[in-house]
Parts: sequence; structure tokens; C-alpha cells
Amino acid sequence: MEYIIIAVVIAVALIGAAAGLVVTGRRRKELPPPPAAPPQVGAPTAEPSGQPSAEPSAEPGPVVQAEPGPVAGPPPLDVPEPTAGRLVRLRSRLSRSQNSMGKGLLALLSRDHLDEDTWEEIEEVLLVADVGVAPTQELVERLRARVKVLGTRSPDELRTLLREELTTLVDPTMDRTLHTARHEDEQPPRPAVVLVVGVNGVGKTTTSGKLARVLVADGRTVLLGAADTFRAAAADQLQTWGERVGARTVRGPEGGDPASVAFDAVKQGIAEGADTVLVDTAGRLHTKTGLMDELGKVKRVVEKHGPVDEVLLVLDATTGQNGLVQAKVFAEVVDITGIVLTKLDGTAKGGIVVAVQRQLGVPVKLIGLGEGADDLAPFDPAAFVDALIG
Ligand SMILES: Nc1nc2c(ncn2[C@@H]2O[C@H](COP(=O)(O)OP(=O)(O)OP(=O)(O)O)[C@@H](O)[C@H]2O)c(=O)[nH]1
Repeated sequence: MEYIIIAVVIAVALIGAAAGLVVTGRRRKELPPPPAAPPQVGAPTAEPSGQPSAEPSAEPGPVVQAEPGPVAGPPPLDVPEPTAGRLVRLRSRLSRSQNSMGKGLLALLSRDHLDEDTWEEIEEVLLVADVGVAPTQELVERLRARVKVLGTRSPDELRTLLREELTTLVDPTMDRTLHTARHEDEQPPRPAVVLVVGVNGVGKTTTSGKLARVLVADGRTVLLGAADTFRAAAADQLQTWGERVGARTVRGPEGGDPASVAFDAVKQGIAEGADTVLVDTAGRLHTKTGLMDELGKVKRVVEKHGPVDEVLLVLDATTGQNGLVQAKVFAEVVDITGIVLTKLDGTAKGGIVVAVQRQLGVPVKLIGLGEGADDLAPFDPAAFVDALIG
């Protein structure tokens, strides 16, 4: 009897142990996965894309009390693409202008009989591409004269002819140097100062960010001035661009005085020994002061430190004649030293390069060919015309 009782107790104990294992096993499966590693302070949230965003990428989550651990270093800096050859790399972005202007002109010039109607069509192609009336007439006159002399016209001859005449129109003799080198000869040495001006929406802040990358790629140390105080997001945007290449941004309060931010930026640039101070100015204002008065003031105030080296006017190539009107107004207030034509990738009106240079007598120095971080190219007439005629 005793044996039976002992056997029953052992059996019950064994069954109980087995059941326990099963339950534990089930519980294990039901447990949530182990917590992920705590987020690292300062770690980049995503691969930087062409357009840095100042907006947070997600809703803020619960506050995580991270264990004290090794301090995360700053995110690695971008290495911007070299500036030489950028236009050649981006030539396909001019395909709209290439198709309607370059190919259109070549097709018309290849006709067996170049009668009056054909010359009128050639004129129309140039006008539609925003080349402007006077430059169009000049080009057509020269083409007519040279085609007459040429006699037979092979496709290669026509291409060469058109390349030469368009290049003359774009004017390779203009000095397109960006003056961004520090003034070592002055006491104390002073950074070059570049003002970026233009109305809102033309791509001014984006261009300032891209230009900082151009300068860094060319070996300059850059300090940014966020004098567009209308939108805090504009200053955030500029700062994000700068951080990616190690350029600090001097900012003021939202709605603050743009001239004072610009002045401070240059002052700090002198103190830090920067090569170039790049100031993004306002395209809109909080105050009732006219934009142009304010811009004149920014320039005057900055010039207390010394002359401004570059005033770059940013124009949106897709706005055509409107852009030309803006250009004229800006030129009356500040001496524009160079033009940046943005969004040339989004238009068939590549001829605006010619029109705007003629209007202001100022060279196009840079062109925007996309939203990518390095889609801003130094303007090179020969490479531009080559891209247009394929
Ligand atoms: N496709 C294309 N888009 C561009 C180019 N340059 C700028 N953009 C876009 O144009 C838009 C406006 O650019 P912003 O730099 O914010 O314009 P902004 O002139 O500073 O405008 P505000 O800050 O409102 O004064 C952005 O979506 C840019 O990505 C370009 O060359 N090509």
C-alpha cells in the first residue's frame, strides 16, 4: 500500500512538472521581444536626401531615460561633389530645353529650302525659349548670312554653326568667377561676403545651402547668415544644409532685423577666420518696410565691415518674363554681381540665360538643375550650349 501511495505521489509530481514546463514554454513565446537598443543621442535619423527637411520626421515619442553610455559623436559630414564638370554630369536635366530649342533649331536648319517661313519658325523657336527679341534677331541674321556662304549643309556643319552662334549669344567673354576668397591683405583678414537675394519661392534658401556645398567642395570654410527672418523654418532649413557640411549658421529671432543678423554673421566670420560668409536674405518681411529698402539696408549695414564681394540674384527660370521684371527691380537697389538661375531642369525655356544677362549686363554664374544637394552647377557657356544641342 505504501508503495502504491509513493508511486502515485511521484506520478503526480512528474505530471505537474511536465505541465509547468509547457506553461513556461508558452509564456516565453508570449513575451514581447527584448527592448531595442536605446536611441543614440545625435544619431542621424535617416540618410540625408537632396532636400534637407527642418521638420521632425515623426510624432514625438515617450521620453526615454537612456542609461549613461558612450557619448555619440556628431553625424559624419557630407563630402560634396567637386564643382568642376557638374554641368556636364547634369546635362540631361536640360532635356526639355534640348528637345524644344536645340533639336527644334537643328531640324529647321536641316530643311532643303530655308525660305522666309522657315526663318520665321526659327525665330519663333528662339522666342518661345525666352531668348528675347533682340538676341533672337541677331542670331537669325548671323545664321542666315553664314548658311548662305556655306552652300551645302551637312548635319555636322549645321551643328557646329549653331553651337558657335549660340555660344556667342551666351557670351563666353563674361567673367563668371565667384569672388569667395578671404581678404588676406586686410587687417584683420576679412572673409569674402556673399549676399543671396531674390523673392520668396525662387529657391533662395535651397540655393544658399547648395552654394555652401559648392564653396566647401572648393575648399572654403563657410559661415552662414540666416537673414531671412520671416520664416523660422527658413533659418532651420539653412542650418540643416550647413550642418551637413560643417558650416555654422548665425541666426536671429524670428521676425528680427535681417540687417542685424547679416552684420553679426560677418562679425563672427571675421572673428572665426572664415573664408566666406554667405548671407541668405529675406524675400518677404514682417514689417511694412519695402523689401527693397530693407535689402539696401542689409547691404549698407554689412558694408560697415567692408565691401560686399558678391550679390547673387536668384531667379526661377520657369517664371520667364516675370523673372526679368524682378531682376530689374533688384538691380536698381543693389549692384548685382551674378545671377543664379534655378529650376532650369523644369523648363523648356533655356534661352532665359541669354535674356537675363542682356537685361542686366550681369553674368549667370550658377544654374540650378534639380532638387538634389549637388544639383547646382557653375555656369559654363560651352557646356551649356553643348547640352542644348545634344
Ligand atoms: N527642380 C528644382 N527645384 C528647385 C531648384 N532650386 C530650388 N528648388 C525647389 O524650389 C522650392 C523652393 O525653394 P526655397 O529655397 O524654399 O525657396 P525660397 O526662395 O528660399 O523661399 P522662401 O524661404 O519661402 O523665401 C524647393 O522645393 C526647392 O527644392 C532647382 O534647381 N530645380
